[in-house]
Amino acid sequence: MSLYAQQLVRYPELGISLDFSKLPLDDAFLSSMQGRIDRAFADMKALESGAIANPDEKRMVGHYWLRNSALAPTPELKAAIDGPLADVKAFGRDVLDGKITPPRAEQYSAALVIGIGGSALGPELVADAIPAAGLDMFFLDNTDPDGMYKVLESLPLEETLVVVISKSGGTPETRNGMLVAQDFFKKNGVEFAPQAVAVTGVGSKLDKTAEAEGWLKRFPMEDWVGGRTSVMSVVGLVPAVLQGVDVDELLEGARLMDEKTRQDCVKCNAAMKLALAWYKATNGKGEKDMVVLPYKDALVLFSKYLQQLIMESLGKRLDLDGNEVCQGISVYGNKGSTDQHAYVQQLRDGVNNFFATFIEVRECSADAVEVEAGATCGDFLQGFLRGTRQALAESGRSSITISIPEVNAKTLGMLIALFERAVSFYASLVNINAYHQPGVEAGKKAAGTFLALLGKVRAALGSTPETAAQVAARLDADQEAVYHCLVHIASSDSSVKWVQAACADEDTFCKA
Ligand SMILES: O=P(O)(O)OC[C@H]1O[C@](O)(CO)[C@@H](O)[C@@H]1O
Repeated sequence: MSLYAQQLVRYPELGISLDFSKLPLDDAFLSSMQGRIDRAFADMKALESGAIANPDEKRMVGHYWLRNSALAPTPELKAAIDGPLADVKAFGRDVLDGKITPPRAEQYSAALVIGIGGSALGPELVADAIPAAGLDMFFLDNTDPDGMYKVLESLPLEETLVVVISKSGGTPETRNGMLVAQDFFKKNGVEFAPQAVAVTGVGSKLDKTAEAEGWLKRFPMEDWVGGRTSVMSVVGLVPAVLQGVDVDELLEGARLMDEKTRQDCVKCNAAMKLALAWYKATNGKGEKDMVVLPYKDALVLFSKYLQQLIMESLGKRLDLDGNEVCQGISVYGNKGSTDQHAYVQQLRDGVNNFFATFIEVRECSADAVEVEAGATCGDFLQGFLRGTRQALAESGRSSITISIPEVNAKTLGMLIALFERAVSFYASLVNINAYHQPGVEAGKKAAGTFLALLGKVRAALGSTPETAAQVAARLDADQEAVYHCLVHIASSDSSVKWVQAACADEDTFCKA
């Protein structure tokens, strides 16, 4: 048997296959991993049965139930999936059919989604990957005011439904986006609340705001769904139905992949094999980066989506026994063959610190034009995929190739589920909690400290030119932090003067 055939996992009924021949998992390696594999299968069974799989936050991990609510461990949990799903679908239908209308226009034509991280990346991926005939989709996924106004100014405001998504309901970037959008609506004479929808945990700050202000609708989010695995919960489904995506297909794709990768047979379990390939490539310690190369424009956001799913899940300082392990796998990527003209040079010839994951989409539409005798654009795309993969292999670079027939809601559901389950398995293989994100809190806290200092520096700034050291001494604060506050204030307030000296320590700042 050829190495290709031997290292291929394929599910013909689903149309998906994974080729590990350029990162082969030989029997010796599989035997050496048997203990970890057994544990990973057992962990997954426990997780899907409702165990507290996120011990730090004492939470169940239920995203696999979202596409098959019969798996939910209690009738209450099942109802918490089926009820909102039916509600989301009815809401989407009513908006698209013009039964739910904006106060000052005949029908909604656009949706503005405000969220960040797991509360934006999934909806953005779906919006970009799946063409659909519903509302035009727009996103605010940051607290950059310039970015926000660029989007807000392009909206047909009276026909725009705003969907604010935050599991915690307290994420500052999302709150800021909401406040800026509210202000923009007001300044343009359009009422915000009747055109606004909240997707958030019950009783969160956002939930309370939406209730108090009488927003059009609130969808509850459950605490057993993590942000980065929430695309098949109300987080992803509300935007998707508004966009006109067939969410049943998305869920079905994921459900089918879950089913295939629930089997204990390693060689026929694509998600377990993917996790094992990550382990082999990175020595189980994240020693190599994962470069994601989808050869299809529609999947350009998939690398970004995987970056959060994988890095926020696997990037952990401690293992489950409390040992310092500093785990993770770095993920980056864009799309082929565009990357061929950007960083593939280094991949082929430079530092060998990565493994590639090619994603092939077999069907090629708009394929009619012969750009060269007997060859179409699609032939070229395939040629570049095969060529790059071969060239990398020849210089000792490993890769995995995942093939799907086309990009649609069902295959996207499959891909997402495949990687979600590989992340779950990999976390067990290396003994970490994939479902918390304690490291993100440190940056959030430090940002809060900086913002508090910024207020003090702003208030302390006088008309006499002072250096950062002088202001810091007056405030009993850190000089470098004060310097950055002063630069920020001077850069956004024309009445503050910043005189740059030869040495930054000697720069002065004052009110003009
Ligand atoms: O949905 P929320 O609570 O606004 O959180 C957004 C994102 O922020 C994080 O908590 C990290 O800061 C992600 O895990 C999450 O997807």
